Amino acid sequence: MIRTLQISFTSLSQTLCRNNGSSNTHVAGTGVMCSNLAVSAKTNTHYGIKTLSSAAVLSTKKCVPCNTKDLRPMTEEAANQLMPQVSGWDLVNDGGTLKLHRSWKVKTFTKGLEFFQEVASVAEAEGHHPDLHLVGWNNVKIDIWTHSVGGLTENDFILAAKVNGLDVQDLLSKKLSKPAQSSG
Ligand SMILES: C[C@H](O)[C@H](O)[C@H]1CNC2=NC(N)=NC(=O)C2=N1
Repeated sequence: MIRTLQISFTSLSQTLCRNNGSSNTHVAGTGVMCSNLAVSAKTNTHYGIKTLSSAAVLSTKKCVPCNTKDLRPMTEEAANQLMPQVSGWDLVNDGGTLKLHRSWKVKTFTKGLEFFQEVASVAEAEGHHPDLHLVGWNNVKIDIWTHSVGGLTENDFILAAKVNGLDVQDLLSKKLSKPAQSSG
């Protein structure tokens, strides 16, 4: 029964996506992503079907092992195209190495370590690890890049999107941090 339902949902999505000229359809676990689908920016729905934002899709993905054959660093242009999916993060060029960078103010030194622990759990689950900095007792800075290729891969954006999805508001200083959760 479920299988039948799933097939009918997928074919429905493909029909809907074909109708607006989208080239391909990715039926995510809980939503429909049609590439080039013009969804209303506000409600993110199309023909009444709730679609996942591209940031949400990114955070549902899984990192690949960094020693995967043929893994190459992406171009700055490709990285810039992905930046809207990792709100709050900046693209930095550190001596020729592209990285994702974000900083937060935490309430206390120990809450900074708690923040690191939350990030570490995601990193260990993904087998992909950030560079963590806790400076001046309450300034958390995270850099993410793929060391094995000396630049950025999709892994880095997946990790950044997952960090954005962490519920760490209680660790952050109210007055001085940008909202931790991305809107996307
Ligand atoms: C074999 C395994 O993929 C490597 O040890 C992983 C571990 N975590 C990693 N994290 C990051 N950011 N870059 C890497 O190249 C990397 N390599």
